[in-house]
Amino acid sequence: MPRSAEHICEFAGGLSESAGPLQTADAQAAAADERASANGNGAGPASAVAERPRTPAEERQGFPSISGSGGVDEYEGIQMQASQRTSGLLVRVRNMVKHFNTSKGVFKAVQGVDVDIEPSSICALLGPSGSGKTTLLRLIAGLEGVTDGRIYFDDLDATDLAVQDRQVGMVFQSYALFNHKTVAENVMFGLEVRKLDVDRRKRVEDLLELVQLTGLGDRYPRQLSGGQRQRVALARALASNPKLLLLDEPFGALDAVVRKQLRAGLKEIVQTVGVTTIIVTHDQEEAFDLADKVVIFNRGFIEQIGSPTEIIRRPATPFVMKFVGDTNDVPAASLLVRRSRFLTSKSRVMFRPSDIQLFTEFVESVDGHLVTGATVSERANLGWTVRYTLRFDDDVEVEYSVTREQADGRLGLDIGQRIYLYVKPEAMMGFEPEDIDSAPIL
Ligand SMILES: Nc1ncnc2c1ncn2[C@@H]1O[C@H](COP(=O)(O)OP(=O)(O)OP(=O)(O)O)[C@@H](O)[C@H]1O
Repeated sequence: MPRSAEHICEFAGGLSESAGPLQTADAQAAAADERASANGNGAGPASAVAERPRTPAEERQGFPSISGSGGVDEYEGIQMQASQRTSGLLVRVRNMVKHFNTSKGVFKAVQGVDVDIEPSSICALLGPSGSGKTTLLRLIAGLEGVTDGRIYFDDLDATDLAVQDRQVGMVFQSYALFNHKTVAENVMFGLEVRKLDVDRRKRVEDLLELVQLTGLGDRYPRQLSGGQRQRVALARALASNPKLLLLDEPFGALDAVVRKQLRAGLKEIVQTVGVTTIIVTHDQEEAFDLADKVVIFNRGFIEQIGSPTEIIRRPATPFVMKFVGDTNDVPAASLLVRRSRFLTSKSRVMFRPSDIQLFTEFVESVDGHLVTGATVSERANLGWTVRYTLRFDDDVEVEYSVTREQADGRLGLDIGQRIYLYVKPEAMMGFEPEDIDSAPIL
């Protein structure tokens, strides 16, 4: 294998978590690390870096806090070098299909997906486990071959392009850094993948500055916190000036505080660099905070594509309604639905708890729709919120949440208390249980 191809393979494999031919290269990289450690070479040329246990504060360190509170050092914004800016790709996925042959038959992981990701935007792929998010990301990266469909990068049909020709940077959940290489060498490795004509030392310095790790180039990955290691992985992925950045649960292994810090840093970096970014995440808050466009997957299909606001305010399908945010789910024949005059041919109806209007005094109707009486049957104290269970006279129950402050004040309800509810019909959505099924399709 020519040296450059071997490097590409090692690079892609080193960043790949899942099974397949690339895993061999991943295993090789891990074995190389182990050999280096066993030979006492782990510290490498920069072994002068003092090794000491990291403090809890360092362990938690993500990006320095923007507000300056809680972070280790002050966030000073990103000093961008012109050479670090790129023009992101327009990514168009057309009728994408991916089937896997398994011992149980053909598994339909992606079933005819169309999506456009605008240049320099951030797109989040969100959905339940096994819905096809990572498979689509790997198809775009070229780590999987398509069963059917096309992928375009700007006007180029990239469907059959080799991984190394796609100008794609990748960061996965497991850090996949080379433990026997220093931070700077790890970032440099990203540069070697594509033979760019640049001052490499300067470029590495710039990238470390970009991810706020200036001065840590001589350290080894084991001397960094989890958040810092992911920042190295990000710098390495950006080293070759990719036009597309693919992130698969990049913060999945980190705690909530570090995740939030990294998220803020990532958003600023990718917007500043201008790289088109696709991120797979389980974390809805992360998706809605980061992304210009959110794609909701279920069972290999796309349920909805939209801005975070569109997805939250106008869920297109019962699945999205249920998946994003809290819902109450009641029979279509229940008292509440009938009195609200919501008409549906479906057997069940859902609505958001936040769409409940609650009265503690008797009210006959709101906007011409009858109000429904119920009794407070349970109270659950959930930290900052209090969740009440309200039971109608037909024994159908719904949940209603208020802040702890509200529950202790004006909106405090007693168990057994009679209350009156109204939900406007426009806030209701009819559905069948199979509409919200997320079991993968074999
Ligand atoms: N190489 C493979 N062979 C067989 N089945 C596969 C293969 N890769 C993925 N799958 C299956 O395809 C489905 C989609 O997987 P994928 O990893 O894309 O889901 P996901 O939405 O990213 O899930 P998660 O959030 O759990 O990572 C899963 O049920 C998975 O088991």
